[in-house]
Amino acid sequence: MTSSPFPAEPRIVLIGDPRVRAVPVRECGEPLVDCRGRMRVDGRRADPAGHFAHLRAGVAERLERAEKSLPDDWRWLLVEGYRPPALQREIFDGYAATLRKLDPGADEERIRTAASRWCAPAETAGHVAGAAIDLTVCTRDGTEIDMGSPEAATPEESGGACYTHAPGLSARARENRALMIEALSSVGMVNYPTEWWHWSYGDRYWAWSTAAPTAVYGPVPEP
Ligand SMILES: C[C@@H](N)C(=O)N[C@H](C)C(=O)O
Repeated sequence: MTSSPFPAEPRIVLIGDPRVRAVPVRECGEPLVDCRGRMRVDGRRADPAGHFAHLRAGVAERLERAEKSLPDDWRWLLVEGYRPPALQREIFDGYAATLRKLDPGADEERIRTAASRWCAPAETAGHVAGAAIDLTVCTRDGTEIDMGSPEAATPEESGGACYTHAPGLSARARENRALMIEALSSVGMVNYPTEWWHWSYGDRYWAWSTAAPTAVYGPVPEP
């Protein structure tokens, strides 16, 4: 048997897992709201329509509450919220193609599983539901806080440091992640453990993680 260049972490349930896909959605109909003007929004993945800055109203409100429990000088830096389904598919397919080149002998099942360490298949993606946010933290003057890897770095690019509880992080980065985790967990949000910056509320991954009977936010077609 050949060893995989994409080692599995057996304690982590991936976002493409059949158990996550099987979670039913009871859509609550809450609107997407624009977070610009409410919180700091970073333009690095901005799209012309401004979809990236939108989140379900209840998620935006949770982030505002969580921000109050950060250290005094810290602010959220929102990078990407709502993502139209077509964009989600494009990102997933692009990453899967990268992994195929790294492991040309891998079967499609292995590639899909490995890809879902860093990108969700559109069916279960929290971003497509406006329920997930990629975010980091900066000081009031806009300086980004050290989180131990760049936001959105893949497992390959970051040598695994993107995993929220990765071994080998500096004490400072571990502490900074702990403060982020405490603030976001206190408002009921859940983290995707392969990405320290990815948090959600109300989507299928949230429902799976919290044993909620249903997700409350399902996919939203591009407005
Ligand atoms: C692509 C990456 N930044 C991301 O958003 N990953 C999560 C898991 C997703 O695609 O929902």
